[in-house]
Amino acid sequence: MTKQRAEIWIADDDRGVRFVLAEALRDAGHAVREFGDADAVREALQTMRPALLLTDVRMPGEDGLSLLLALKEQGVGPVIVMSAYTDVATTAAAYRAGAVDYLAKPFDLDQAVAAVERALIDEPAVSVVLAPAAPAHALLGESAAMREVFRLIGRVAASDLNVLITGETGTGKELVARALHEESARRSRPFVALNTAAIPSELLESELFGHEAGAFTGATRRHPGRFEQAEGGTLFLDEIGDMPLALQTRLLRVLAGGEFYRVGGRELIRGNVRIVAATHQDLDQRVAAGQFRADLKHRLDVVRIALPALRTRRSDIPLLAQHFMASAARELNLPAKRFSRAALKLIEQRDYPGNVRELENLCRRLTVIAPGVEILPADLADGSAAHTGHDWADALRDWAEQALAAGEEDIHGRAREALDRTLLEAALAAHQGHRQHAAAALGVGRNTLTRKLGASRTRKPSGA
Ligand SMILES: Nc1ncnc2c1ncn2[C@@H]1O[C@H](COP(=O)(O)OP(=O)(O)OP(=O)(O)O)[C@@H](O)[C@H]1O
Repeated sequence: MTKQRAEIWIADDDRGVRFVLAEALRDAGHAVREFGDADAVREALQTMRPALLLTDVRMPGEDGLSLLLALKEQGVGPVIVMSAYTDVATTAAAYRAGAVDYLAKPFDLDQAVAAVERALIDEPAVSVVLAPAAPAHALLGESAAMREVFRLIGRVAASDLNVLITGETGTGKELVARALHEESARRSRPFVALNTAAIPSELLESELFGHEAGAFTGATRRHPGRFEQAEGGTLFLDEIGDMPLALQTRLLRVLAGGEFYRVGGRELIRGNVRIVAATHQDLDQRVAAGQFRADLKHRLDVVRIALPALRTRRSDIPLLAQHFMASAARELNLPAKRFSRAALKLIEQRDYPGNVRELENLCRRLTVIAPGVEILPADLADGSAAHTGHDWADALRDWAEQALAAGEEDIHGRAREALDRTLLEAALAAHQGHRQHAAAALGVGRNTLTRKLGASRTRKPSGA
């Protein structure tokens, strides 16, 4: 008796998706059957079993999630979930329930075929997707790079593996750490965050491991450290790259043995804490430079999630900006504003050294200062001046602090002169020395410009 070769089933209401996927799988030598909805799958299940099911999540009638629950009861598997909804909650729920893979639509056909073949070889247990819960962390993004991040979060959240999150400042490292926690079985236990760089190194040890009363001057009472506070949950160690070497050694011992003492304590404490660490630094480089222990890095860097800078995924900007405008309005109790098309184009072109946090702050600022309900390109010019102003204000503050400390005179006069001169020079340069245009561009009268120019010229030699 020849055994009939088991088929791969595709359930999707989108005929186009079914068609191209089925073609690709047939080209790769598989037998394929297509279904337009869950009912058709259920009916077929009464007489046969697939080698594997690829299912969409949202379909008319019964959705893919509830279909999967039914399949679990019948012991059918493996199942690969395909969805355009790539939020962390859905992805994580799929993996948590045992889905063998999650294909974010639109997907690459080669990738889909590879996923099917992997799943067939592994022959894993039945996979199921539960209905997605509302995500508390609200990580947004539609770019391919962020979809990959969501997939990775979903895949590792349920495990107890240590995760190292890398990425520039403001790329969402803490949000990812929270998502890992929320999507894990530890979610009902505490999520405790500690910014290693923000705490003086002499306090860091007791902050992490706690201390007994009298352990050091000022320690009047026993104090539980973050490790104890996070018991059963997740400890997020931010800016791990800045941790002093001595403490790295201590942390390594705790991670290796799962036990620690409070500062000044004798009682050995056993902890069950998942560590998620983050850094904006190149940890490999710090290891090479002898500033970070290689063995600690290996312990922390079991799974690495690298967050892309916002300027490398500009397609996420409109989505994030609209979200931040809405939340800023709610938070500040102001009417919601929206971007004109031209303004949206402009904000997509910016570079955002501060990444998502910078975009979020820009949206808050615009909610407060933009005059109309619609944000226009001119409003962004203001926003950007206010923003870049922040950088030179910092430099100015440094300068003023030094001048004040040195007891210098006429600090205000000299600063004003430098300010006027810089603006004038920049404006004249931008307008080929045309005074009237330069004055208009600066928003001052021509007379004011001439006067300042004169003052600046005459005072310049003595000031320099
Ligand atoms: N993908 C995202 N979707 C929605 N909000 C985001 C996203 N990424 C970052 N944010 C928001 O941007 C801000 C900065 O994020 P977060 O604090 O997680 O960054 P970080 O990488 O930990 O920064 P730092 O390295 O400076 O500590 C937060 O308000 C966060 O909510």
